Amino acid sequence: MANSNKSSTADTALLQLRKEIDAIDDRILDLLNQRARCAQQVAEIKTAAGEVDCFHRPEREAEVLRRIAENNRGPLSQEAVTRFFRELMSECLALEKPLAVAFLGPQGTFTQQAAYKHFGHAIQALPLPTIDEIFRAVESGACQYGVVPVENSTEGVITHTLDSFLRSFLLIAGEVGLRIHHNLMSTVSSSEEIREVFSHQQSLAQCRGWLDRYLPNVRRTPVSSNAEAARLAAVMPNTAAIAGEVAAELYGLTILERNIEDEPDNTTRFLVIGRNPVGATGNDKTSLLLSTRNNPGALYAVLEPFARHGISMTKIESRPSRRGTWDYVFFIDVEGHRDDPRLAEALKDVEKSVTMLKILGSYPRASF
Ligand SMILES: C=C(O[C@@H]1C=C(C(=O)O)C=C[C@H]1O)C(=O)O
Repeated sequence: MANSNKSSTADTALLQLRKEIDAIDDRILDLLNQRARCAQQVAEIKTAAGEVDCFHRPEREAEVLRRIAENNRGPLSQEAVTRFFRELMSECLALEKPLAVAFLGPQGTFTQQAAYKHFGHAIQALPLPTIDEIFRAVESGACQYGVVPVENSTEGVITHTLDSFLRSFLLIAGEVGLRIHHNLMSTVSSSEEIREVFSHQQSLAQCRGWLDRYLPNVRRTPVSSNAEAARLAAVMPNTAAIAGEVAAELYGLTILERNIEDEPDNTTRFLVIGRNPVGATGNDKTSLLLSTRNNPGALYAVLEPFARHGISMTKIESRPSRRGTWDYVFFIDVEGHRDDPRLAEALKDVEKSVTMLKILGSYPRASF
């Protein structure tokens, strides 16, 4: 008797809460559409001002996300509210025209995951087989943006991406950080049946320790992407792939072992490339490409102005120039926007001591 009383009280409370939730959902729905109508009006104003190619404003979106994170009182996490609002902006923008975003394909790659994380899911995501083709698709205007991997916390820079900036006029419009989990996947059910394992060279390297230990006699074959590895493992008997979870789903493979990456906080950074400069948000980064002659103290002369103007450097990479006339090229990331007075002053001084300075872009820092 007591029990049934208790359960009927719980039932009433549940019913009441569900009613409340329905009422809240109706209000949210109204507000979502109200917001979408505002965004449509913004697009009308932009069209009237002659902007037809791209309504997307990375600096404005970063500001929206930052404001939301600042105002969030929980219990939802910052990451959760950021995800909601990212998707909301993505859908609002797509009402006009979905953004065309090229990524390193095929379907199921981490780069695709990074593209969705940055732009939301209401985009037209175009898989392309090489980094060069992504640059070309954005340069030609076939896509508004491209997403390419640039560095991994375990394995270092993806040199091909950096080298592409040497010859391209494209600008960096954003960055995305993604925690990378690798999984061993196959059509076979036991790892003893595996004779060969496919993956992108970077991923094989990121799982080297695990492979040495658990699959020491299995041949490792590098292929063009993790998704390609999954595709091959699905059709070739007694093989496996190392790839992300999405690839296993896409190609119908069974995950035999999860999280086999050697470094527990294995992260990859991706760059968003576009044709237009991005305005300042107050929390930006600037990427530079410069070359110096091979003189003693040449690099010191480059870096000194940053120190003098109090600019923090977050990365420096040197690469062969491939152009003969320059001995070295450096890829440097600093904090701040090129329009921030302090950074602008520092860049003016840097320019005096280099043989070439190209600002690859100022863009909002990745939020999560
Ligand atoms: C609405 C605008 O256009 C786009 C949509 C945004 C949004 O939904 O909040 C933000 C920036 C732009 O990408 C705008 O410029 O404010």
